[in-house]
Amino acid sequence: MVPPLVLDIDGTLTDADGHLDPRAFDVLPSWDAPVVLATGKAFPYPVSLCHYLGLPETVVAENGGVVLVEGDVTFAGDREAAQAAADEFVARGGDLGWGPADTVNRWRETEIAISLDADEALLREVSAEFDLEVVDTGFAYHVKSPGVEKAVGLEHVCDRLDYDPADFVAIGDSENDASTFGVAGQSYAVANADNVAKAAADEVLEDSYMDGTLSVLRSLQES
Ligand SMILES: O=C(O)COP(=O)(O)O
Ligand SMILES: [Mg+2]
Repeated sequence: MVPPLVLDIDGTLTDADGHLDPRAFDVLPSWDAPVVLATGKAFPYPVSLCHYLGLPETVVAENGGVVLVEGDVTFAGDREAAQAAADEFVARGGDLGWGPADTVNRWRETEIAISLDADEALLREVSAEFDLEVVDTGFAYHVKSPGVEKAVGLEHVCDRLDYDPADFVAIGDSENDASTFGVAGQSYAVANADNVAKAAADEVLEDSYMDGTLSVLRSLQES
């Protein structure tokens, strides 16, 4: 019996550019236990990925801000405060960095994401004035409400699916995965992970990106 999984997306199921590794399709659709996609991406992204993988839509999006399980959506986090902080950041000369269409934030409901090209010091200064925190995922800065975490979302999923977070194997790559690593029964940081994720994980993998993730999934299938 394979264990349930809680998987980060960017840096964990992707390559360094954030492109999905097609080997996800070799292993996840037939995984014989719940698979929770837990990501900093806006809600539609993990929902789409579940759809195209043929998995039930069990999703923790926006770093825990949006949770979808068994057809019910719940929200946490103050999008208006994050928007106000982003507006103030722009008013002081900052640039969110996504261009006019801003598909990164267009459907984002509980926080705001900003390009890594942005002025980090200014962003942190403004966010602190709004009592918000900045999380660096290695793919974007996220301005979010404190206390909104992937692990809180996973706990909600577990309540609904009648699992315990300790039943789960977690794999991730950045500081927004540390909370999940703290509640999962077994946690792995891929080799490309940041220092926060590496310190929080039970094990740091030898391989990066999907090579690392697949090494765990294959060994779980064999055990
Ligand atoms: O959206 C991001 O910045 C990172 O997303 P991730 O949590 O799937 O790595
Ligand atoms: Mg990641």
